[in-house]
Amino acid sequence: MTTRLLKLIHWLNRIARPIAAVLGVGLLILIAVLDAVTGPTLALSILYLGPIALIAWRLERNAAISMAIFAGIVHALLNPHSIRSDSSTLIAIWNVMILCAIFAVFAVIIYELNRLLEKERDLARTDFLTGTRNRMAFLKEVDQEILRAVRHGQPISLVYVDLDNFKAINDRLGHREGDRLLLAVGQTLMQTIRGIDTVSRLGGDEFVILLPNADSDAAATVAPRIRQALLARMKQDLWPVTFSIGVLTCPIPPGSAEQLIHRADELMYRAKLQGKDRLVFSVQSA
Ligand SMILES: Nc1nc2c(ncn2[C@@H]2O[C@H](COP(=O)(O)OP(=O)(O)OP(=O)(O)O)[C@@H](O)[C@H]2O)c(=O)[nH]1
Repeated sequence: MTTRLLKLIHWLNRIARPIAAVLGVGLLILIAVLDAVTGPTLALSILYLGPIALIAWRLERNAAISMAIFAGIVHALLNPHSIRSDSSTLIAIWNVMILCAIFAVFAVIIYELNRLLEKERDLARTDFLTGTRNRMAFLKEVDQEILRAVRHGQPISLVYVDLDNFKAINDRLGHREGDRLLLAVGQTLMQTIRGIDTVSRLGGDEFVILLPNADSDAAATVAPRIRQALLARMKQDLWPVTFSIGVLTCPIPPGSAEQLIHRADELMYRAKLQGKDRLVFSVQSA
């Protein structure tokens, strides 16, 4: 049961919003036709919850409420016996409003439930200190990006950033200041990259940036820009920290995220050995 529910949620999350809207309206029309054909003999009001839930899951709150009200009115019009009051039109209107309100509350509950789950998913993907992707989520994304790059014959670049002499900040200014510095690095990286790039703190003072569809020329433009932005941010707070950066470009990506990261890590290490505070580039095929 739980697996089926998870599969349904997974499917719902994957369908595009316009398709969800068309599916929702189409389903509502289908149910309305069924409702009209069966007449008062068969109670079908519960079926209307399907399209309402679909719209509430994938679209905005207002669209969900509108859909709920629309479904309530359609159901009431097709089943006048269920709302008509011989004594007063006002009571009939009240009955329709109650049905619409029940549908609308259901829509809002489904909408909020999805938002809550989305927040939980985001938290599970995020590094608690810097707001960048955590290691697990990053590995998963890189694996997917590798598959995509191989399928489309596109290059992939990875920038591996390690802070120089960060330990001294912790030792001299305290762990809290060290945390503040790491947060500043994460935020600077996120502000510097393109929308399709991904930043992650792999752990400690090590960050990586995935540059999808970036060849060596693109990497040679982006990586120095990243370094300059980081150095400028350090200068702002007078933090005596520099950056050793490995920049790997793979015209044909290796088989896994771990391999890609390991190679970029080696380049970063080379930058450390060469005296820190520098970029080391390499182009490698799978
Ligand atoms: N404030 C803070 N410090 C951390 C965190 N995670 C790891 N560290 C510290 O980061 C430091 C990383 O150690 P090193 O890689 O030797 O630091 P480094 O001084 O930059 O050394 P080089 O890379 O050789 O320049 C250690 O002192 C860790 O305690 C964290 O979340 N917050």
